[in-house]
Amino acid sequence: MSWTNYLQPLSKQYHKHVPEEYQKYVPHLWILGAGVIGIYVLRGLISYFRILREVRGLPVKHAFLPAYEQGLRARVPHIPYILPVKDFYSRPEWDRFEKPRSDLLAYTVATQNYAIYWTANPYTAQHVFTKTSLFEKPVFNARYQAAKKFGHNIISASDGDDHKRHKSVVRGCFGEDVFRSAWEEMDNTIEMLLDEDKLREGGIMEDVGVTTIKITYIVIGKVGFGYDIPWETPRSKKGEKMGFVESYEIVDRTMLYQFVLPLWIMKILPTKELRRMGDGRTAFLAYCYEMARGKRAELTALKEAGEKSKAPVDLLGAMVHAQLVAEEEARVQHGHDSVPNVGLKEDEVIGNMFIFLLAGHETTGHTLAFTLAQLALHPEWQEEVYKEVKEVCGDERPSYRDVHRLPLCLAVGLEAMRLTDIVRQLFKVAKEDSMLPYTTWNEAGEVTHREHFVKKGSVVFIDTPACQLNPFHWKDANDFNPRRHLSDDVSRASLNNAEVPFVAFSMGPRQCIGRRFAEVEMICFISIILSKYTIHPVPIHPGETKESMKERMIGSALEDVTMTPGKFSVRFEKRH
Ligand code: HEM
Repeated sequence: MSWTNYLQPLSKQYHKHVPEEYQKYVPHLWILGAGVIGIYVLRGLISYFRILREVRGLPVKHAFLPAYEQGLRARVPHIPYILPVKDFYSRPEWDRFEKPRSDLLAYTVATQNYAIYWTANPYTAQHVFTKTSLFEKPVFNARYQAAKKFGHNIISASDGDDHKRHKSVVRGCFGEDVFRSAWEEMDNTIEMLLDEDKLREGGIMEDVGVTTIKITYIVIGKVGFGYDIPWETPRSKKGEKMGFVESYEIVDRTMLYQFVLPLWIMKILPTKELRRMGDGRTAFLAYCYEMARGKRAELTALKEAGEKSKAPVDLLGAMVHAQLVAEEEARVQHGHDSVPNVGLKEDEVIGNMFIFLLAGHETTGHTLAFTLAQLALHPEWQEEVYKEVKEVCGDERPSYRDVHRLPLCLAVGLEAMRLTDIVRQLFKVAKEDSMLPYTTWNEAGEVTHREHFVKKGSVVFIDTPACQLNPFHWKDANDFNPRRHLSDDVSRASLNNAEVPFVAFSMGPRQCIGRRFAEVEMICFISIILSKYTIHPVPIHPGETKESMKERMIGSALEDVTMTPGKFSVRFEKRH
């Protein structure tokens, strides 16, 4: 009897509808199907055992599905071995490294055919960020692809030539004039805040996180696009053309939907509010193109009239200007008249503007909220900052000329970021096999430096919050001590007494290009507010302890696109 005969009963049972003359082939199809599945499972198993071998020697956790996506991991239930989110995410963040006594952890995920590593060592992070021959940004990842929705941009650009091309133009946006403009707009927006929130004579700032986002959103609106953004967004009536400010507000408010939904889906969505997302996007893009073309025409006309064009002080203008400069330089270099194919295409200019909106205000807004929370909980640091501002500015209002002379104001913002990291999950892919440095320690806290062999194709996650709270590198890591960011400070703690890499803005060629912009906003906000007011927590019941307030104001923050503060208020008290 042929071996396929054994399968005949199966075929008869399940394939009654197959014509009689083909019935004899059915067993072969069963075998083919089972073979394909078998090969798939076998390949999976071989790859799984290969990964197990690769991660040997490290504390390892196993998962069936990837349970690490930022924003999701804080929200979905922990299902052991299937979706073990708690293995990938702990609060306090250092805990998951503390228990296995290693600042490098390994993960196997059954549905992914590469090893995954997670580091909480700021020096390993620095190594991964800066060794560009060994590690690269995984721009194929969904989050970077989604960021292309409004045009290819610096964040979605691949390492190397593509990124250099974007950076050569985007860099031109962050000059001294733009920083000065960022300061001035922040200063104006503080005035707006004091009037609109009725804080001028002191009072309660409700829902701090929402308010600080509004502040930085207004600043980036003016410095980014040259628009005066009012405190309350004007709404167009039915049939009226939507204004820039309204479209800008809609795109900003619905950012996650903008990322995941194509325009045609938005247009057919069943509710009016959802359809407005699509209208907002269409209008916003149309305004951006109109503005970019207008700027280009204006700057070209100036040049043709023989007037020396100065870089504009808004980011869009500065980017168009930088693009024209890149084209001019290429013309000089290549000696021909046609517009050379250099710098950015028009849709890439718009894509980068969208990125400034995306990356440029939520991050800074949330940082300011956590800064206000820390200051309210640490009045002694408010006095230190006040002393610094008085020494530098006397009775004058702090201004951009003081920006380099207020280091403690900046340090306060950086320390709030260190304790509540904002962009929490950065990762790179290994381009080559290499050794990854890490440390382990024993019960007595004695440290051993080690290296782990990492294969090409592995993914290394930088756990930025855990790096910033690593007690082997930051002395009294959980204490709020802004002075540790000052170069002359002796309380800075590291294993080798050197400056600890600060990873909150990333490092290396892909580090945050808007860092100084954000820092200028922070220095301006902190110096002006603290020179006029003292900040106080608002207890939710009489006698609420400091610990409870800290938990409510800082511990309640939730991961979203960035670390988002929970709802809390602070009280402004006017200084006399
Ligand atoms: C506290 C505020 C901020 C924080 C914590 C922050 C953090 C970061 C981080 C961690 C990255 C690396 C992202 C990655 O590799 O996936 C990044 C990149 C970037 N940031 Fe920021 N950022 C801040 C403010 C800003 C501002 C104000 C702007 C612009 C106005 C900006 C523009 C950008 C851009 C364009 C990149 C991409 C750089 C590149 O790939 O070359 N950021 N930022």
